Parts: sequence; structure tokens; C-alpha cells
Amino acid sequence: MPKPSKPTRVLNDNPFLNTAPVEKTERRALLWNILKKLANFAAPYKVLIVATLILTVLGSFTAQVNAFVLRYTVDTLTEIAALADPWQAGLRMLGIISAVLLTKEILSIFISFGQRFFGEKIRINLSRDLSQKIIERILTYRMAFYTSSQNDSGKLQTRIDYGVMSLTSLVQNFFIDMLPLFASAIVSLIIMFSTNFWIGLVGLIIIPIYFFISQKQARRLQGYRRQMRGFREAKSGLVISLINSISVVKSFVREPIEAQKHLKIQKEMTGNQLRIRSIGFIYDAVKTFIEQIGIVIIILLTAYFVLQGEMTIGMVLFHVLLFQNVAAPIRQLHRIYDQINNALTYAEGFFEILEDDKQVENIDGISSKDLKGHIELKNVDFTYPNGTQALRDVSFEIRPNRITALVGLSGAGKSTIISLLVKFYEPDAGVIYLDGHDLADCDTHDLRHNIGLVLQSNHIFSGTISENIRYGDTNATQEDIIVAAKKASIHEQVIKLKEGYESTAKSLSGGQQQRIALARMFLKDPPIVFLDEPTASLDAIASQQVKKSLDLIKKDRTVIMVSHNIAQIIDADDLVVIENGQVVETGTHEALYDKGGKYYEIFSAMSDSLNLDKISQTLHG
Ligand SMILES: Nc1ncnc2c1ncn2[C@@H]1O[C@H](COP(=O)(O)OP(=O)(O)OP(=O)(O)O)[C@@H](O)[C@H]1O
Repeated sequence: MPKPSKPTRVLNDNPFLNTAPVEKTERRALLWNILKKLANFAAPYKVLIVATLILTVLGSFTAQVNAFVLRYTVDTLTEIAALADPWQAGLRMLGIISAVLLTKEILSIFISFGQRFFGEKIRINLSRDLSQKIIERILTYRMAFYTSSQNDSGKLQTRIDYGVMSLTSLVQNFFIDMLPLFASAIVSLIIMFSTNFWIGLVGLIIIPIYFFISQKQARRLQGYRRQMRGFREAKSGLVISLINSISVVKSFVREPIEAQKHLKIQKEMTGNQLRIRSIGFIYDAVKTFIEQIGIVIIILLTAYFVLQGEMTIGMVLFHVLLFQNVAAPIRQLHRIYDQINNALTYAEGFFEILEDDKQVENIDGISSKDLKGHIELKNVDFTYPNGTQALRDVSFEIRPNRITALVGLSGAGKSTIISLLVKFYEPDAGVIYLDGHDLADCDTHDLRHNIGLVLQSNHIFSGTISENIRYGDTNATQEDIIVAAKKASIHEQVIKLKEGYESTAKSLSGGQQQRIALARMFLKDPPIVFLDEPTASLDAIASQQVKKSLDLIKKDRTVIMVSHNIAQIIDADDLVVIENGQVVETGTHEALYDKGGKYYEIFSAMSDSLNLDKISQTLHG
């Protein structure tokens, strides 16, 4: 189970959440930076943004209509109440009010719909663009990016998802929720100042007070929110790990322990949630209290001016409504702080991934369409990004159209050599030549088009059998797929399935999946094939079936094979024996066996483990 602290690494890695003195200026610079980058993504939606802003301004005017109508109503009522026959004037007033309010409501419906719809369209499009852009970008990254511990076990997904989410909710909060409220607050404030300076001043003074309180609220909540995210990630990690290891859980009867682990996180989450809520309630109460004080001051001030004969009675309600328009958005200010904090926490990590230029694979190079597979490694050293040195001064030759087996104990460096040959990694020192060209200078995509890689367990995508095989050649016809499946000895089994080639590939057994991967390889039909323990995870029967397909694959190609399977090793034309990242012997099976060195030792151990005497006795008598 992932530790609760793991997913929050991104948070803790962010210096702006932990360091107080530099915080303010750096946070501002960071936020500015994020907004600039976000603006680039928003650029294609200029027209939508302008339309939203225009509607927002229109909406901010319609938001004031109620205040004017109430003022008019109270003032007119005061006047006509004194008349001998108030009904005629009263009905006229009602007619005017109804017409104005109805028109305003109809306008508001259109404005609010347009404003929200355009705002939402911007948000949804931005979310799509950000998600698409980052996927397209990381697809260009080198293997080391994916194997880095920073990106393992869902961390990469968390960083991407939270980055997109924080950026889009920043946009949503701004465009859809806050902007109309702020625009209406500004218009209200201008009207308040234009009717009376002192009234305007009361409206203005509340703003910094709310800013101060909201900032305090956001800061107090920040730590709890951060913990909350950690809990959520831990909880989803727990569920994923539970599903993945359900057979172990059940076989050890550990259901109560798993339930207990879940309960522990739930309890912590509940406590945290309640604290977040109670802090929110306290600050809301403080804000309501301050707003009420503001309203009382507004009423007293306006009453004073009414008594002085400078204002009409209608102004009391007029000012109170305007004041409420000013207070409404700033009551929500803490949400903006929250969004900014989120953006600072996650968007930075998101853009770090997006702009990590040094991770981009260098794919351009000499075009190599028809490779033969003459490979030479000369003094190759390689160390993984985590510091493990896997290869030291490795030199050997692979001749085309032959089968070369890399032999060695576990961890010797065989798979690493394959990774270098497909350019998943580059050597730190030394050169690899392919058909006489330095591999580093070869076009990576051309190279990979010429190479087929069959691994111990080949990834089967969710989708049909047909789709999985077609991955080897996207232009292949159904007939091509069937031919490939026949070569991989899987066709007969596929057609027995209820849905044939349209069955879900994931529901096949390990051996069947391996043959689907081989069919994919036949469809690709590359001149060079790397087989990295292709039968290691299979049972004897499945191995035997796969072996037939492998024998077919090996024909007329350059094959480099990693195997612990004695039968496959002795079938190879050439052997390269590796020990601790170094080549210790090369030659044919017979020559190396006779030499009595490392290969002899490994081969003897392999044959001993097979218990050949007993097998022979059983078979022959
Ligand atoms: N992605 C990786 N990051 C860091 N170290 C790695 C990585 N892959 C392999 N190593 C290390 O490099 C060394 C060589 O590993 P490699 O997988 O090449 O061995 P191998 O001979 O193929 O072993 P096996 O037969 O068990 O598959 C080992 O010490 C291994 O721990």
C-alpha cells in the first residue's frame, strides 16, 4: 500500500508552501509565471474570452437593477401614499416595476447563460488541451523519464491529473464564479460613491477587511486541505492495491486487516473534514458579522442623510442592496486563495513535466529503412539514472541473420543490453554500431520500425484480439491478422471463442496472450528481433506452443535472445556470456562448453536443475 505521505511529495517538494520569509515575492512570481503559461493555452479562445467579458460587464449592470427598482418603489410609494386617490398612480408604478423587472430577468437569463456557457466552454477546452498536450509531450520523453522513481506507481498520473484540475478550476473559479460577482461589486461601488462619498467609503473599507480575513482563512485551511489530498490519494492507493492483491488477501484470510486499514484512513479523513468545515463555519460567521456591521452603518448613515433632507427614504434599501453586492464576491475570496494555492502546488509540477526539454528523445538521425542487423558494441558502459552501473566495458559482435543468445545469471545486464539496442537508453561511454552506423546517429523511429521486441510478458491492451494484433501494422486487413495469428499458433483457439477475433484480449490466458503478442510481431515482420525471456512466465505446455512460433520468427532474421531456457540457448548460433555487467565469454555452445569456463558452469547448473538422469530413465525405460 502506498504510504499516505507519498502522493503529497509534490506538495512537500514545493518550496513555496514551507518557507515563510521568501514566500510572498516568490509565490507572486510563481503565480505570475503560471498565469502567463496558462494565457498561452487560453490564446486560441480569445473570442470566447472577450465574449465572456462583455457579457460579464452587461451582467454587472443588470445586477444593479433591483436596487434601483426598490429605491423607485419606496420613493414612489411614499409620494403616492399621501395622494387622495393613490390607486391610479399605484397601478402605473406596478406596471413600470413589472415591465422593468421582467425585462431585466429575461436579459439576465440570456446574459447569465451566455456567460456561464462560454466560461464553461473555455474551461472544458482548456482542460482538454492541457491533458492532450501533456500526453503528446510525455510520449516524446525517453525511457528514463518513465522509470524514474519520481514518476512511479501512479505519481505521474497524480501530478498530471491534479495539475490539469487545479489549472482548470482556477479558470472556472475566475470566469464562471467570481468574475461576474467582482464586476457587479465594482459597479455597485461606483454607484455608491456617485450617490454619496461616505456611503461609498463604507463599501470600500469592507474590502481590505475581508481580504485580511479570507487570507487568514485560506492559510488556516491550507494545511488541512493538504492532508485531505494525502488521505484521498492514500485511500485510492489502498483500493487499487486491494484489487490487485485480492487473491493474497483472501488466501491469507486478511480481510479484517484490510478493512481496518481502510477504517483508519476513513477516521483520519473524517476528523480532518470536520476541522475544515468548522474553520469554514467560524470564518463565515465572522464575515457575516462584519457584513452586518457594514449594513447597520449604511442604514445609520443613510438615515442621517434622509433626516437632513439630502436623501429620500428609498435610498436606505438602495444602499443596503448595493452594499450587499459589494460584499458578495469578497465573501468568497478565500476560494480564490484556495485555487491559487492549489495552482501553486500542482500547476508548477505539471509545467515542470510539460517543459522538461532534457527528457525529449533525440529521434532524428540517419534514415535506416532496411536494416540487416549487424551489431557491434565497443567498450560500452552504462549506468541507470538511479546510479546502478549495469554495464562495464562491454564489447561483442552480433552477426546478421543469426541467433545470438545473451547468457548470464539474474541481474547480469542482459536486458539492459537490449534496452540500449532499442535506444531506450544511451550508453555513457563506448559506441554501438548498427550496420556500420553509430546507433546514436540513427533515426530512432526507423530503427524501432526494424526491430521486434518480445518480452517476458507482453503488454496486452484493453481491446479486442483483433485490435491487439493490428497494433503491429495499423494498415493490416483482417486476412493479414488471421495469417499472423496462424503463424503464432493461436488462430485455432481464437475462432473457438464466442466472439472470435472480437473477444476481449485481456481475458486470454498468459500463454495465449504471449502468442497474441507474437502474432503482432509477425504482422510487423521486422528484420531484427529481440526476445527477452519470452517463455519465462509460461507453463510447459504454453512454452511448447510458443516455441513453435518462436522458431518461425527466428527464421531468416537477426535474433538476439535472452533466455534461461536451456533448449533455447543451445539452439542459438552464437553465445555471449555476461557476468556482473561484463562480457566474460563469447563463442558457440560447443566451444564454450568445452572451454569449461563460466558458460560451462551456468550450463551445468541448468542441466542439473532439470534432473536429466531421471527424465532419461522415465523416457527410455
Ligand atoms: N530501470 C532500472 N533502473 C535502475 N536499475 C536497473 C533498472 N533495470 C535494471 N537495473 C539494474 O541493472 C542491473 C542489470 O539488470 P538487467 O535487468 O539488465 O539484468 P538481467 O541480466 O536482464 O537480469 P534477469 O535475467 O533477472 O532479467 C541489475 O543490477 C538491475 O538491478
